[in-house]
Amino acid sequence: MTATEPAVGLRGAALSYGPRTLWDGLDLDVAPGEFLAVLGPNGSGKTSLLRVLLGMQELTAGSVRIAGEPARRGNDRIGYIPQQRTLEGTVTVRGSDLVGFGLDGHRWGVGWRGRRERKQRVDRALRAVDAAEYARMPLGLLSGGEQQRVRVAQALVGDPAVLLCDEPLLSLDLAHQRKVSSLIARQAEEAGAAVLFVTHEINPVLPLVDRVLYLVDGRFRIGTPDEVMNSATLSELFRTDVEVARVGGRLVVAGTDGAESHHVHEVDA
Ligand SMILES: Nc1ncnc2c1ncn2[C@@H]1O[C@H](COP(=O)(O)OP(=O)(O)OP(=O)(O)O)[C@@H](O)[C@H]1O
Repeated sequence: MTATEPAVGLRGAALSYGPRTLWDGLDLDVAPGEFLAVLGPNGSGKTSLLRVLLGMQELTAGSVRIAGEPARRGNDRIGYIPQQRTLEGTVTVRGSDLVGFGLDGHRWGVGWRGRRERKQRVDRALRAVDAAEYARMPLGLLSGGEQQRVRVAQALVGDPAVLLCDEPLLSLDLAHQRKVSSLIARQAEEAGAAVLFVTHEINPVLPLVDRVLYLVDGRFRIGTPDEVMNSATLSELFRTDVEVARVGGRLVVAGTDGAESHHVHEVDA
């Protein structure tokens, strides 16, 4: 990747499932170090966008590049925090194993020195999310939020150039929401990662957000939070009257007929 190359580049990108178009004509460059919030109602195609970047889903039209190369599966430049799904109690993979998968494809697995360095990195990543004690525990025995912290460690352990986060704060308590948000922000600010952060609730990360991609029913808007998160733009996007107010530095969105009711459900009160 050169200095001028975007970390993520979509050109004329479209994704349809059968007759249903999730989005079309999407041109988006995400620069190294940029934090992009991806918003939109259920089913608007936010997770599908991340799957395209992961090389798990083909575009219907257009192109996608990651750090200057076509998107492909198993790209070790990408860290991915998937949408939370609680693992069954029968899952016996240990915390340190799951985090170690985040380094697969890297050179740390080779030789005793590599193995020692690999273990150090895994331990450091687990400590960063207060999950050191889960290193040897079967993941199925951990709570949803504890599992989530291990997934965050997995996504960050490989020092990714692109960090894809699918509702990463969902099951975390307030202290861990803050911790995980700041780890993600640090990966952007200090390591220059491009962050795509899918969320139903922008407020906990609003201070970190450079731009917003808002998807609604095949339409979308891209811009700074002020450019997108205002009554005129969201009313046009939702094709109904939407009121956006700033209250004490927080955004309150009303009038999207329940589709976006999450905006008034404050998780970071
Ligand atoms: N492989 C597939 N084949 C057909 N339809 C699919 C496929 N994957 C996703 N969809 C549909 O595409 C739509 C968008 O799904 P996606 O998971 O991207 O939405 P989302 O914006 O992430 O939603 P949510 O907020 O509920 O997580 C959904 O209606 C889903 O059923």
